[in-house]
This record gives sequence, C-alpha cells and structure tokens, in this order.
Amino acid sequence: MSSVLIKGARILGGDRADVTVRDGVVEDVTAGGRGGRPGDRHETIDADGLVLLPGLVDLHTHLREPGREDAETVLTGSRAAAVGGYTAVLAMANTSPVTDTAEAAERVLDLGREAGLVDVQPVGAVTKGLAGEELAELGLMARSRARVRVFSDDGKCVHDARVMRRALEYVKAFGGVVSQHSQDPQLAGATACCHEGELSGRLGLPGWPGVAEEVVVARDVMLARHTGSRVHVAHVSTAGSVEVIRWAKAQGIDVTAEVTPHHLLLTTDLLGDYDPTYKVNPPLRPAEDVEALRAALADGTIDAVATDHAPHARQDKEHAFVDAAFGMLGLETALSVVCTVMVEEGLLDWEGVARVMSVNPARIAGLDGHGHEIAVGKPANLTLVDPAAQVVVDREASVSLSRNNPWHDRKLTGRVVGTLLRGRPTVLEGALV
Ligand SMILES: NC(=O)N[C@@H](CC(=O)O)C(=O)O
Repeated sequence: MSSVLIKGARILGGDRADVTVRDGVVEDVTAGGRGGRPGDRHETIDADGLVLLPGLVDLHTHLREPGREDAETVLTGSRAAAVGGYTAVLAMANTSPVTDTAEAAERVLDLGREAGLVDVQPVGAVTKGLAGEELAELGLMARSRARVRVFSDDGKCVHDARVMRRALEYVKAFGGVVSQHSQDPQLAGATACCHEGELSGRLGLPGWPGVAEEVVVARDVMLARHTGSRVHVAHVSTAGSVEVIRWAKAQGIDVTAEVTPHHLLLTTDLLGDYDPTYKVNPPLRPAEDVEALRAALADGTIDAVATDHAPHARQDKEHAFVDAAFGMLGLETALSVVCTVMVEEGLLDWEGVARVMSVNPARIAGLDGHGHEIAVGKPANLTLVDPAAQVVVDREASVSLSRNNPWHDRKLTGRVVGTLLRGRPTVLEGALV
C-alpha cells in the first residue's frame, strides 16, 4: 500500500509536525516539518497550519437502510460522515426492519464495508421491533460478526423500568451499554413536538417539557447503580438532565452522555414560523438550556458530541408542523458547529474537541482502532480541520440524500478539509476522493 505524508499539520492544535502513514498506521511523526525520508515516494498532503485530529466517531447516526433508502442509504450516509470528518459511525437500530437480530446487524456491517468510507458499527435494538416489551437478541447480536456493544431503541424510550433493568443486567455480561432516548411517554405524549413553554402555548403546539427527559435520566442512573451496569444518555437537552448526570457521576455511577450540535446552538424560538426543519426529538430548548449544555460539555459532565443525523425525505418533512417527521441532518456540519460554539468561545481547545468527538465516543462504543492518540504504530484514522475557514452552509451542496438541513445559510467557523480511513484519504480539500 502507498504511503501518505501529511505536511505541517498541528497535531491537536499544537506545534507543526509531519505525519507519515503507511499500511493503515502512523509510521512516523516528526516535529518541525522535516518528515519524510529523502528518496521516499509519498502522496503528500499540504496541511500547513491545519489541525490534525483523530478520526471523528459518531455515537448516533440514522442511516435509514434498510427501509427508507429514499432518505439515506448506508453509502450516502457514509459519504456525509466522511465529508464531516468521521471515520466511524454508530448506525441506529430504528430502520425497517429494525436491527434487532444478529443477521440484521451483520447486514448493516456488511453494507458499511461495501461502502468503504467509514466504519459503520450497528447499534442493536434493546427490544424486539422497538416495541418496548420483549428484549431483542442482545447476546446473539453481541456474539455476531457485528460485535454489537451499544443497544438503543432510539426514537422510542425504553419506558418500562423492568425492561430497562433487565437490559442493563444483560449487557453487563459482555461490557455493553444501553443508550437511552429519555422521553417519558406520558409526560411527553405522541403528539408532543415542541419545547413546552410560553412559545408552545402561543403557537398552539403540544408541548414536550424538559421534565419528561429528566425523570427518565434520573430513573436510569438509579438502575445503573442498582445493576452495576452502564447507561448512556442520548441527546441530552436540558439543564436539569445535566444536573442529574453530574450528581450521578459524582456518586461513581457508570453513566455517560452525549449532546447534539443542534442542542448546542439552536433554540426553541426558531419555531416561531412553524418551519418543520427545526422539528426534532428532543425539541430545541431555550437559551438557558443551551448554556448549561455547553458548560457541561466543557467540564466533562457530558462526554461526547453525537450528531443524531436524522435524514428525512421531502414528503415526510414538508407537512404542517405537528405532522412532519422529527429530525435534522448533522454529519457534515458537526465539526463546524463545535468549532463555532466551543472553540471560538474558548470553552474547548482542540484537544478537548478530539476528546468529545473521537476519544470518548470510541471508548463509550468499545470501538477498537478509533479514538487513539496520533502516534507511531497507531491506526491512521485522521481528520484535518481548517480552524479559520468561514463556511456558509448550503443544503444543496450536501452529499446526504436528504435536505432537512437546519444549518442552511448559517455562517460557521472551521471546516473539515481531509479525512483518512486507515491511512487512505476519503476526503481531500473538503471533497470526497
Ligand atoms: N431525533 C429525531 O428527531 N429523529 C430520530 C428519532 C427520534 O429520536 O425521534 C429519527 O430517527 O428520525
């Protein structure tokens, strides 16, 4: 296999270095920009002043295949992931059919390998058909070729405490984790589609109060304590949930949490003109929650940024607000949003970005080969970022199949310019290779 020389990149935003990768691993790191032996033939990437990060890992991606290939496929979602700087994504189980068997998980794994742009790691459903009643084949999925370690009914909450307890006990045996979509179905019912508050009243939209999330987070951390197992809180959206998670961590309870880019920047007042692009689960919250989420990501209470990339075909989104599908795109813009709201605001440095977008997600998901330090002998899953680039997002430029992009026309700072999967460039100069 050929080698690649990345010249002059700032590893985690530090001093310039030359990084040579060969046969899928980092072969050499030379400080000061004199890397590459004379006479060696490399493909050279001029990375002068660019920030080099370990390849990003997304704990929460919806790829829609099988079942809704008109919204996204494993291939198109993999393209969006690579453009976004990702080298691994966890593919959520709420496809049709649901990923609730070993065969279904292996099929997603194989589709990811065929696409060959990022490692697609299937998430297994917690319950059969996401129905919340009977446990899915957790052990068979774990022992399958797909080696499933993350289980989630995402899109639905595992609301029965007894089922959640059993799931936590079960996954403990093989070091698995349950990623919970925390939404109490009585407090936030089937029609709830907007943060409950003054605005939802004025708009006449059924409200989804923060407490519907917080009560489930509180219950689940107690179940994690009781079972000695591991729970992960998906898409945390309220200050109250942050308080519970902070308390639980202080008790030594094995809980981790993720926040989405949209909950770090967008607020509920965007719903003023009923644009379904901004309809998402959990809903966009007020500015006080956004502030608390940023602070929690900065201080480590929230471990990871996860996109909840949720592509939807036009016919599912272009409806009256109450009838439109929940969800928004996220893979291609996540790094730019994190750079804008966390790095530019002085809340995280690039080492911190590597931690919340690569190291911690890889650890939570148990993904070997990702989230490693950039050092000799380590897998060459790498992301190059231009930290000063000014981007105006154009939804038509997306490589996703869907267009439900809440970032359209927004100005963001920082841009992914290169991605390497095991030493092979998948993205160069911001475009797919
Ligand atoms: N996050 C979303 O708004 N949508 C998710 C599922 C869900 O959590 O409702 C989807 O699959 O579309």
